Amino acid sequence: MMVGMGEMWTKVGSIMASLMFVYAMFQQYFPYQFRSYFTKYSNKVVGLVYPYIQITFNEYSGDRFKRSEVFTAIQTYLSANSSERARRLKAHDIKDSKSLVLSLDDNEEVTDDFQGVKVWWTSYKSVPKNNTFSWYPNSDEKKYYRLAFHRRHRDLITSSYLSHIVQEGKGIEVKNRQRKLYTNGANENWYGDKRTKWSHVLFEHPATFDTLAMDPKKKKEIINDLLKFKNGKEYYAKVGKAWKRGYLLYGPPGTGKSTMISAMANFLDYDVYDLELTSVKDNTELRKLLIDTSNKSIIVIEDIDCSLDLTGQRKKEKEKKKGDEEGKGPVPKMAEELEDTNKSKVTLSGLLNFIDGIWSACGGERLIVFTTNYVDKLDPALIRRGRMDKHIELSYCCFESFKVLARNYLDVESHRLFAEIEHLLGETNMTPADVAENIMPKSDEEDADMCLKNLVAALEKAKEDAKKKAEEEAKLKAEEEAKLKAEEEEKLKAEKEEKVEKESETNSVKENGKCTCNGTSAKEVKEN
Ligand SMILES: Nc1ncnc2c1ncn2[C@@H]1O[C@H](COP(=O)(O)OP(=O)(O)OP(=O)(O)O)[C@@H](O)[C@H]1O
Repeated sequence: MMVGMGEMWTKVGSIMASLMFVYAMFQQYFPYQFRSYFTKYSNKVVGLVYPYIQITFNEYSGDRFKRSEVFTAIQTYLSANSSERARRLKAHDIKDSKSLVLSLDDNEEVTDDFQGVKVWWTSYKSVPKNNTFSWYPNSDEKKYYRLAFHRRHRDLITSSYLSHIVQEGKGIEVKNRQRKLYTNGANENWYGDKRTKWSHVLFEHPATFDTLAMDPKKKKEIINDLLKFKNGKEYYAKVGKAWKRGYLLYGPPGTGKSTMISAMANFLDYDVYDLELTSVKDNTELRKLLIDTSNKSIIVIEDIDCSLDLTGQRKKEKEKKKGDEEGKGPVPKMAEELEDTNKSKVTLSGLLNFIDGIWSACGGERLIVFTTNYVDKLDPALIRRGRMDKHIELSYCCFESFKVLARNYLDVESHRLFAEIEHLLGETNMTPADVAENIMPKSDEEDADMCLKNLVAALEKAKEDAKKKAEEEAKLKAEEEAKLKAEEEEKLKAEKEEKVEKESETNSVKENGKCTCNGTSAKEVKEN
């Protein structure tokens, strides 16, 4: 028996070797055109006797920049359902790195059952021949899944099985979803994939609307607005608007603009794309970045006034026009401006297109958020309603905001010092960031009472400082005004003197004139 098996394996081995030899000769010596004909007709012949149908699902199909959602859903579905049967698996960590998911390794096959029908799934990865070894995935790699099934089940598979997998896969994705924080500002693309300029880390900011310190009425209004947006798919379709909304957050530094974005992302369960405009080469790259963002996301441009000299560009254009009109040519650029232009060629119109041009509708459910400390510096075109639909001012800490911070940091709902703090907050400007810093216990010995006393002291000091500053400013202003007044008086005096001098000169000329009319000068008249 053992001898029989041995012989059989030897025969199988030699058949395989002969087939491989024939295949190698075929690859080497058959001209390319013949080879494609051969493949085509051999597939037809095989089709007559081979009753299986194959469907391929590429990772990137059609759109070179966008990963196929079907591919991702299949990957998730197979990871969840078929990984027990596969022999070669890949492990990934999910949900705070606390659990692992297993997925099919490359070039591995598994089977699946659907309503008693058996199908085969194989994962493939094709690497280009000139690929150099690297630990990172190559952008030219092609990954795909191939599904094979008997042709008599064609209808069942194409009509029911495929939609079943996509639905299941998407359901599991939602359950396992880890939100991500993307940036285009990283020097190196962490995953070495040239298809996208975005790199990401897990988004784990803990801010929520509960912990955000702001006027409760304003907060409620924002929450309602976000909810309306999130559930507004049909509404946006009905009114013929792209499913997106612009928010402008403005206010002094430390008033919670970034914190609010995190709270929004956590509330809506969206990814965050932190767009660093100064790293974007030009408008085309900006458009590519936009196309490459996913649905259910917040695209953030922080400190929009500093990101690009957008208002300046418009001003420069105006200046150029003015210069041209006056025949002087464009106004010369400052060195700083020239440097700016070298860094990024994104223009105001490029940015406006990004927000509401035709490309901005290439996906749905996106919030675009701008933040700025100086709302007056922005070009009105950039923030007009329709582009930035909701303008939210984040301001200095009010008493309501303080109560949220006291609850967050000290677990205190009321305290004897609250009245004093309310009074001081009414008189002094202090950002929530500073209030939070003052009431945060610095050691285990510091209790709520001590922390609140610290805040009272800080507020009193801030009040005193503000008073001194105001007095100094008033003094400076008075000095400036006095100086201006003195200068004005000096000027008036000088003008008066000049006038008197001119008048006396004119009079003397007149006198001279009178006397010279009969040929005798005034001097001569006097002498005579
Ligand atoms: N409204 C707020 N509610 C809760 N915490 C806040 C609030 N504002 C500020 N903070 C605290 O202060 C820190 C700084 O706030 P944040 O970065 O959100 O301010 P910002 O307005 O975005 O500032 P910048 O304009 O400098 O970027 C935060 O980490 C947070 O702890």
